[in-house]
Amino acid sequence: MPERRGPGHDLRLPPRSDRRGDRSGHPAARGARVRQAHPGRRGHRGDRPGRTRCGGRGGESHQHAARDGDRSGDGRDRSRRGHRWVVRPRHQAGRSRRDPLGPPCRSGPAGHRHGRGSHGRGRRGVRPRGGERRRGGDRHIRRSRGGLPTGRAVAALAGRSGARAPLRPPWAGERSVSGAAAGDAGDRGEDRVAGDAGDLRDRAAGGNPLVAALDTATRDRLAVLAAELGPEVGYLKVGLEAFTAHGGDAVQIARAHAPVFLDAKLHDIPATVEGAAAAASTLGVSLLTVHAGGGPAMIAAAARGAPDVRILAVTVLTSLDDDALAAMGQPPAVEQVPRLARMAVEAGAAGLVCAPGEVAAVRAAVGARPLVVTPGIRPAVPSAAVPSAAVPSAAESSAGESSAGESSAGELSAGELSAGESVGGTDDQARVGTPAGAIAAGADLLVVGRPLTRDPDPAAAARRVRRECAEAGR
Ligand SMILES: O=C(O)c1cc(=O)[nH]c(=O)n1[C@@H]1O[C@H](COP(=O)(O)O)[C@@H](O)[C@H]1O
Repeated sequence: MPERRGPGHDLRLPPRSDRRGDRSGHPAARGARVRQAHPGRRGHRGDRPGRTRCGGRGGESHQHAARDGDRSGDGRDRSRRGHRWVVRPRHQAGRSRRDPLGPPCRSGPAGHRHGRGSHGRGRRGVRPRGGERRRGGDRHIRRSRGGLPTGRAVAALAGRSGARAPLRPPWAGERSVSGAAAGDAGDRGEDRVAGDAGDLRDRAAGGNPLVAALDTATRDRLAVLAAELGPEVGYLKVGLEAFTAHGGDAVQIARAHAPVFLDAKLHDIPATVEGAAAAASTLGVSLLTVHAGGGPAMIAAAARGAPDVRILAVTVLTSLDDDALAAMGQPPAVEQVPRLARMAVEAGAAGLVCAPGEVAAVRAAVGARPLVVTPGIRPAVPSAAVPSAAVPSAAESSAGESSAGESSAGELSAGELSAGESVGGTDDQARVGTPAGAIAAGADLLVVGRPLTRDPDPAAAARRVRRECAEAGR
C-alpha cells in the first residue's frame, strides 16, 4: 500500500478497489480526498458517529462519512484494518447537502465549508450513511423552519465567501407554516423517520395534493408555468423534457416557486443511479423518481445516494395498457404493480408512483406510511362537451372503492374519455382516473400535466382540480 507521511500523522491511500467514487480505478479519485482517521488525536471525534471533523489547511486530518460517491455499495466496507477511508467526491466540493447552494470555503481545502478557523471545530451535520442522524446539522448557519438559511445567515454566507447568496425561494417564507414546511419535509431526513404518516403527508405537500408537471423544453415557458402554477400546487414537477434541456437550471427555475419533484425516472445499474441521485440531491429537490423495474439494489442505491431526498419508485408507466405489457412479456398492471410497490418500499423507496386505479391496491400492499403518487389524472371538469356517462361526478368518484382487478368509480378507461370531448382527453395515457377518485382511493399526490399546462389559464385549471380533490376530502 502506498504510504505518504504528513506532518505528525499518517496519510495513506487505500487499495484502489476501496476508493470511494472511483469506479474506473482512478479519475474520480483525483477529485476526492482520502484520509485516514486519527482516533487518538486530541480533540478528534473520529470515534463519534454522526460527527465529522476537518482541519482548515492541507495536511490536516479530515474525517468524513463516506456517502455520495461511494460506489462500493457496501457500507460495511468503511472500516478496514482499523482505518476509516474517507472520501469527498468532486461533485460535492464546496457544497453542503443541507445548503446545496452554499459557497465553498476559501481558507480550507476544496470541499470543506466550515466557516471556522483552520483548527476549529469542523463542519458538522454530514451524516455517515447508515449511521446516526443528527438534528440541526450546520448549526452555525441559522435556518428557517423550512430548512433554508435565514436571511441573516444567507447574508453572512455571502459576505464570508464573496459568492452569490443562495436564492431563498419565495414559497419558503410566504406560505403558511405547513406550506413552508413543504420543502422542509423533503429536505430533512429526520422527518421521514419521526413524523407519523398523515403528518408527513400534509407537510410534504403543504396540505396541497396537487403536483403540476412542467413538461416543456422551452425555458421561458417553464418559467411562466412555474410562476403561474407554483402558488397553486404542492410541488412543481421538473421532468425529462425540462431537465434534459436545462439541467439544474430547470430545477432552480421551478424551485423559486414551489418545492421541486424531479422526475428523472432513473433506471440504470446501482452505482450509476446512486451517483445520479447524489447529484440530484445537491440541486435541492424534494422528491426524485426511479423506475421500480431497476430492482431492489438500484432503489437502495438511490436512497443511499440521496438520503435527504424522498425516492419515489415508478411501478408501471400509466401509458402502458395490458396489451402493451403482454407484448413485453409482462403480466397485467394490476398483478405487477402491488408486487413492485412492496419490493420498492422494502428496498428503501419513500413512495410509489402508480395509476389511479391501482392506488387502493398499492396502499393495501405497502400500508399507510409510503407516499402514493398518481399521474394519469384527467379532471372530471363539468363541461357540457363531456358526456356525463363518460366522466363521473366528483361525488360519484369519491364514493368508489378501488382494488386490484376492478376499477374504482373514479377510474376512467381511455376509451370512455376519448369517446367524449373531454378536457384534453387522455392523450397518451392508458390507465387514467379522476382527481376525486384517486384521492378517495388513498393517493397522497396527484400529478397533473397537460390538463393544466394546455389550459389558457393554468392557475384556474389547477384551482378546479383542487376543488375536485376537496370534494373527496383533500
Ligand atoms: O413519474 C411520473 O410522474 C409519471 C409516471 C407515470 O407512470 N406516468 C406519467 O404520466 N408520469 C408523468 O406524469 C405526467 C403526466 O402528464 P399528463 O398526462 O400531461 O397529465 C408526465 O409528466 C409524466 O412524465
